Formats: sequence, structure tokens, C-alpha cells
Amino acid sequence: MYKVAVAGTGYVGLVAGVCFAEVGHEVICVDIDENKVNKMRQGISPIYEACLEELMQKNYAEGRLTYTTDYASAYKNSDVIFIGVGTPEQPDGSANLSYIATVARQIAETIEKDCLVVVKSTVPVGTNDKVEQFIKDFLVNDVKVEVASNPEFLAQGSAVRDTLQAARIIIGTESKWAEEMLMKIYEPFNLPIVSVRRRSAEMIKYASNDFLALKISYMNDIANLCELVGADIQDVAKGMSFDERIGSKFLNAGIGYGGSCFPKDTKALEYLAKQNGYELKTVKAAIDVNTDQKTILYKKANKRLITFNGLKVAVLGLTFKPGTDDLRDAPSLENIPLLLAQGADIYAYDPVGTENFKRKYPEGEDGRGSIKYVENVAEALAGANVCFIFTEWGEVKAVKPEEYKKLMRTPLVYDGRNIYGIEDMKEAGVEYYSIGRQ
Ligand SMILES: NC(=O)C1=CN([C@@H]2O[C@H](COP(=O)(O)OP(=O)(O)OC[C@H]3O[C@@H](n4cnc5c(N)ncnc54)[C@H](O)[C@@H]3O)[C@@H](O)[C@H]2O)C=CC1
Ligand SMILES: O=C(O)[C@H]1O[C@H](OP(=O)(O)OP(=O)(O)OC[C@H]2O[C@@H](n3ccc(=O)[nH]c3=O)[C@H](O)[C@@H]2O)[C@H](O)[C@@H](O)[C@@H]1O
Repeated sequence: MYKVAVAGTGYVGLVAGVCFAEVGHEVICVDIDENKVNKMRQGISPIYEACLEELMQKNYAEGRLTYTTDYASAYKNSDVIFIGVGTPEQPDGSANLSYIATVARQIAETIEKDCLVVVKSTVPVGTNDKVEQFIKDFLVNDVKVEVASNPEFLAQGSAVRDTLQAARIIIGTESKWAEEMLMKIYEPFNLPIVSVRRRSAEMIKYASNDFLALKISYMNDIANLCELVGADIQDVAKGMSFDERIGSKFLNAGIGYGGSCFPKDTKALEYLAKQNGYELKTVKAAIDVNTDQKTILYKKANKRLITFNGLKVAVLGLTFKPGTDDLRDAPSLENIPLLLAQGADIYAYDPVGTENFKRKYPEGEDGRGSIKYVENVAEALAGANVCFIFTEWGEVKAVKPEEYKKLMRTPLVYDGRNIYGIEDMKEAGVEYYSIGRQ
């Protein structure tokens, strides 16, 4: 077993650290956020992820997992240091690598023995080479240090399962020493390991994410055409899914993809291509379709209603997908400001995202409109003139069509996640609009 340090305790770093401890490594998770570290020491997860707290508490109690802000003490004794800090999108679409650089320098200035540094964060192709040079430039002690790439493929809402039961482990190395060490670290996971050079590993991550984003945008593009020609996108997706070359996953048309990664990773790869004089037409198409898709229902409703001013608007779902409290690039963040600007009185429901959303849109008056957060769907629907569904939470899917008819002032529903059957809504007397269906 190895002494493992993990820099960054977000979705990737914390889950990775906990899972490394779970398989037997001695892990110390480092973060700069003192509040997060104190919470984690009490066994409280700073992120909403199923099964995570139990594993945190178990491994902490068994002494294989600790948390600190003292990066020097963490890094100096570590055999391997995983970097899992953020690489957020910059205004020009490129990845912000400043957090990576800070950690690289902290590592360089503190390691006291030979050390493998592993970049788990999603970084543009070639970044690992720069990180390795950067560390060597700032190295204080005469030790061997090498950088390897180990991109992460977990999805939020299933992060622990996706880590312990990953489809594959990608490792990108430039030496036998680094490759053998990473293979040994991942041996207890008993998962397929694909060992490639560093730059290929970095590209595998972007190529995978951007393909998934393109698959979603493709289905949304086809959905928009389906509506114009009288086809039903859900039937089309079903018919396509039997072809194993297409597969059945990520064929769900909707109000567009959000999250912390597809939006940023599509733009970052497009930016890298442009930097190298190449136009990544497919990824650009994915971005363009998604941009328009986010407000497609708002525009449809705007045509149907004279105005939203003074209307009670029920919004069901604030997070970018179910199973997480993450709002990054959620459709709600695109549509709620538009509704408020038109004077809508919004009644918003989300089982876990409300606290995060309140920090962006406090309850009360906001410009011409207002926003109120409610505890359940019925409260949002009661007396509402119109309803938007942005996230397919189980609690939303559990609402029957007749409840919209019974509770709403006017049963007018815009469903961004195609939760309901068109016939079921029609039978219940609900005026219902969705994506890619008439
Ligand atoms: N969120 C996801 O589902 C996935 C994210 N990724 C990639 O993983 C990386 C991290 O993403 P998230 O975990 O979502 O980020 P996050 O923003 O949730 O967490 C990053 C953490 O790093 C900490 N941090 C910043 N500077 C630090 C430093 N100098 N030392 C120690 N900690 C520091 C922050 O306080 C924060 O807790 C990104 O590159 C992302 O693209 C990859 C796969 C999945
Ligand atoms: O790099 C990352 O951060 C991660 O990004 C995604 O994971 P995540 O964004 O957490 O969630 P997904 O389940 O992929 O959903 C992303 C977005 O696509 C949307 N989506 C997904 C599937 C689909 O069929 N249609 C669709 O609109 C979801 O509503 C959501 O807004 C990838 O699935 C992970 O493999 C990857 O590691």
C-alpha cells in the first residue's frame, strides 16, 4: 500500500481519496478551504453524493483517511500526490490552470522524497508536460519527481459507484517507473487499466466528454426536427438504441446539458484546436445546439403567453441533473433570470439544490419579479399559471398528470426532460409541451 495525498476535496478529489482509502491505501486529503476540512473531520461531506459519508466515516475511524489544510506536512511524506483541483472555464473558453499551478508549486517546495505526481483534473493536452517542468523549476530538495495523467470519469450523483466500478482506469505515463507505480496503486480496484502516453490520456478525457456532449446535442438537434415533421424523439431514440453501435445511453433529448464539465470541456477542446490552427466542427456544433436548447421552452412559452408579468410560475428542478446539489450550468440558471425580468412570481422546488440556489437568488423581490422556495411540488403548483420542469428528480416524476390539472390555476406545463406521456397529459386535461414531441 502507498502513502497517497490528494490535492482538492471536491467531487473528484474527495471521492478519489475516500476510494483509495477504501481499497487500503493511507490517504491524506488536502484542501485550502478550512471550513470544508473541519466538516470532513466531523464526517460531514461538503458535497451531496450517495454512500460518500459512510465511507468517509468508516475510513477515517479506521485511520486510513485524514484531512488537512497543511499541504506541506501532507506532501513531504507522500509516495504519490493526486491533483484534483478545479480547471474552470475562462471567458475565452480556455481552461483556467491557476489552481493546478498553485498545487504544483506547493508540491515542488515541500516534497522530501521521490514522488509521483498524478494529474486527475481535466487539463488541456500537453499540460502534464508543463506541470512536470514547473515542479522541476521550483524543486527545493534533490528528489526524483515525475508527472502522470489519470483523468477521472465519474458522473455526479453516482460518483462513488463510478469510481469503485469504473469502466476503465486511464493512466498516461512517460516511464516504466511511473506506469508500474500507478498500476500498483490501482491494482486493488480490479478494473481494466488502459496505459498510454501522457498526452493521449489527457485527450481521452476530452474526447470522451465531448463525444457524450455531442451525442446529447445530436439528439436535441434531431428532436427539434422531429417536432417540425411530426415524429416523436422518444420513439426515434428507442428505435436507434437497439443498434449496439449507437447504444441506449445518452439518447435523452431535453433542455440541454449542464454541469461543471461538458460545457467547459467542449469549449476547452475547441480552444485547443483553434490554438493549433484547426476548427473542431463537431464539437462546435455540440456547443451551438446546446446554447439554443437551454431556453427553447422559455421561448415557446413566451409565444403562448402574452407576458409572464404577475403570473405564478412553478419551477420544478434547479440542479443540472438529479442526484446532485450542483447548479453549475443548470438550465434553471439560464431561465429564471429571464422569467424574473418579465415580472414572474416564481415558486421554485428542488429536493437538494435550494440552499445553493438561494445564495444566487435570495428569496423575495428580484427586479420586476419575485422568487419563493417551497418544500414540495404541490406548493409550487398550487394556483400556478404555468409550470416549467428543468430537472427530472424522482419527486417530480412521482407527480401524476391529474395533479397538475387539479392544483394549477391553468394546467400549462413545459417539460424540459420529457418526463410525461403526451397522451397521459392530454387525458388529464393538461396543456403540455416537451422536447421533440408534438
Ligand atoms: N465534477 C465532476 O463530476 C468531475 C470533474 N472532473 C474534473 O476534476 C477537476 C476537479 O473538479 P471538481 O472536483 O468538480 O472541482 P471542485 O471545484 O468541486 O473542487 C475543487 C477543490 O479544490 C480545492 N482547491 C483549490 N485550490 C487548492 C489547493 N491549492 N490545494 C488544495 N485544494 C485546493 C477547492 O477548495 C475545492 O474544494 C476538474 O478539472 C474537473 O474538470 C473530472 C471528472 C468528473
Ligand atoms: O468530466 C466530468 O465532470 C463528467 O461529466 C459527465 O458527468 P456529469 O456532468 O456529472 O453528469 P451527466 O450524467 O453526464 O449529465 C451531464 C448533463 O447532460 C444531460 N444529459 C445527460 C444524458 C442525456 O441523455 N441527456 C442529457 O441531456 C444531463 O441532464 C446533465 O445536464 C460525464 O458523464 C462523466 O463521465 C464525466 O466524468
